[in-house]
Amino acid sequence: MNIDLTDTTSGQINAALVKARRAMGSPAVGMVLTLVIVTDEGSHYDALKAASEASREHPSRILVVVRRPGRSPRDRATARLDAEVRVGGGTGTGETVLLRLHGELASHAHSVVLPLLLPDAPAVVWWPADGPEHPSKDPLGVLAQRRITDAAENEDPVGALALRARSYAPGDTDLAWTRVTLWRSVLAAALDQKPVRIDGAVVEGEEYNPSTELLALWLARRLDVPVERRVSEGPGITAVRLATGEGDICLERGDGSLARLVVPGQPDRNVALHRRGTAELIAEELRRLDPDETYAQAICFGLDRLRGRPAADGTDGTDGTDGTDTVGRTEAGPENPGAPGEPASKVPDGGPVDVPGAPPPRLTVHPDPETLLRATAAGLLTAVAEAQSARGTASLVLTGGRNGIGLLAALAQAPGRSAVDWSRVDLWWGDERFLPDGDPDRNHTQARLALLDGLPLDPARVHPMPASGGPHGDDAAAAAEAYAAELAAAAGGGRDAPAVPSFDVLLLGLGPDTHVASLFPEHPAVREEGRTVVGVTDSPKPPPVRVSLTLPALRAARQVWLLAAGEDKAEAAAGALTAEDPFRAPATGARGRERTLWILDEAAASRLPASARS
Ligand SMILES: O=C1O[C@H](COP(=O)(O)O)[C@@H](O)[C@H](O)[C@H]1O
Repeated sequence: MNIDLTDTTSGQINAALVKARRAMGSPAVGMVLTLVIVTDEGSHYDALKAASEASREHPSRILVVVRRPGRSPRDRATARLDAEVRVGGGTGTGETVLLRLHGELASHAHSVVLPLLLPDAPAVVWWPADGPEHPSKDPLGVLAQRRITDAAENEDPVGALALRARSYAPGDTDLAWTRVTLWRSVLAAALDQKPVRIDGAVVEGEEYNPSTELLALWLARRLDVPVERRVSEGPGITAVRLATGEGDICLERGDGSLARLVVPGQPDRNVALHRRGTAELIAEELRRLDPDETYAQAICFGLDRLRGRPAADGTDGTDGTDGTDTVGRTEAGPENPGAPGEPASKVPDGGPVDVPGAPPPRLTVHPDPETLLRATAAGLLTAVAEAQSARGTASLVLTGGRNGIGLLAALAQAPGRSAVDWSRVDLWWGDERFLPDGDPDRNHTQARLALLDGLPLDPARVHPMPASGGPHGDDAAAAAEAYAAELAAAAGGGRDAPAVPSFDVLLLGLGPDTHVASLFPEHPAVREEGRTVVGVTDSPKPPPVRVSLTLPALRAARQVWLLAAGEDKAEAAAGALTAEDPFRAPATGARGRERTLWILDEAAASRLPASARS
């Protein structure tokens, strides 16, 4: 539904949002954040399109701020606010408000935006083109937990990095850095597999490409070696070469899509390393709202070196005569703060629903989401290594969502990830958004990007749920049946064999409505006892068609780890941890045979009854 308001106020816009929600019959959608986009008339369409796509993963209120100060003194002296309110339709479950601030009002955007922020939800500000000099001091920036700029869109992209370094404050990030994530994860995994001394590195990429600079800075800091920056034709970053005594480790991408990884003594491998669109980058940024220490270290480390770099003045992009620029050797301290120690475990009072044979859940509360993910990643590596030493292999069930994918990203950075033999890990999924293969909203696609593409997995052991448009077409029930058959075959396949393997660790994210996997409150799928996998065709959270393991399948796991971080999960955590009926609160029915761990951060634990935390 669209409502156009001319010469309006923030109060009238809020009223229009409520009216539109009612008209759509969806007054209480669980929106997780407010995304404020500061843009101009010419660019707002693309930015909004990318944000709307990203908000399918993170249902958001999107506020687009277009400033129109006016040219003539008369225009500049007037102040007027026009707004277009859109709910539903192309905005998915989210809502969008396009704000046009005319005249004097253009310099008071914060006073218009503040009353429109979702209460009790984080806010993110994104400047798709010209970010302010000090994002954290900008009047809109101060309203946000996270501030996203894009050096690549600046007239002097490398100079913009120097500016970002000078004004850095926790919560700042830049899409030039987000574009480097996949390179970093593939390189980190290669370095883990081949723990050799690196003597030097070369990073090759297009001229004036800030992502290439950031990758060079990250390597220089991480490896403590001189890093040479070479200019290539692009597109973007084209190669990284790490010199070792046994030959170079090379990651080369000529076409902006498929890369070749060469590690001495190992067979060459093709790695999917495509240049991602803005929607994917924004979705990645919205996944983590805590300060990005690694970005801070990389950008601040390079300040001096960046100063020596040419601006967009037609010079060759180097400080030498051979097309190269050496970034340098780090003075910095430890690269990794290391995994935090085992946090205190607590047992809730009594526990919720009784699942025969399953011990009651144990509760662990971490101070913040970053610590939660880092500690859980460390714990998961230990659990996998233990399973491998006990049984030779380990099986994990992955989940999607903010924490499910955040955990995989944390694993990609975890110092102990080489302790695991990844070729002996079986990967399954607890649920999937039933979309075409490679769709950015699929849990499988996101898992690949966050971690899996950088791991030496055995492809025969990776079991994504079927995608739509494949052999089962659009039939989610048939896809579920096929996955159930795959699980049964892996469990032995005989008549007396169990219906699903005995998963070592099954991961779940707690939805704000207490859903886990794609089992939503009061949905018949929660009551399913006979089947291990079901198709869900009317999911209240988009996309509507999904495939999910059922509660009996989840309960086949030795351990169930359920993650929840953030204030928007507080009510669900309190409700589900003390609930008695899984039909109303599915999370309460997800229990491991040996152990069920509820892993929360302080915000998610903030509404637990005192008895649960004592
Ligand atoms: O849609 C889904 O949501 C749950 C919870 O995700 P979160 O972002 O609220 O943590 C997730 O675990 C599931 O895999 C996913 O499909």
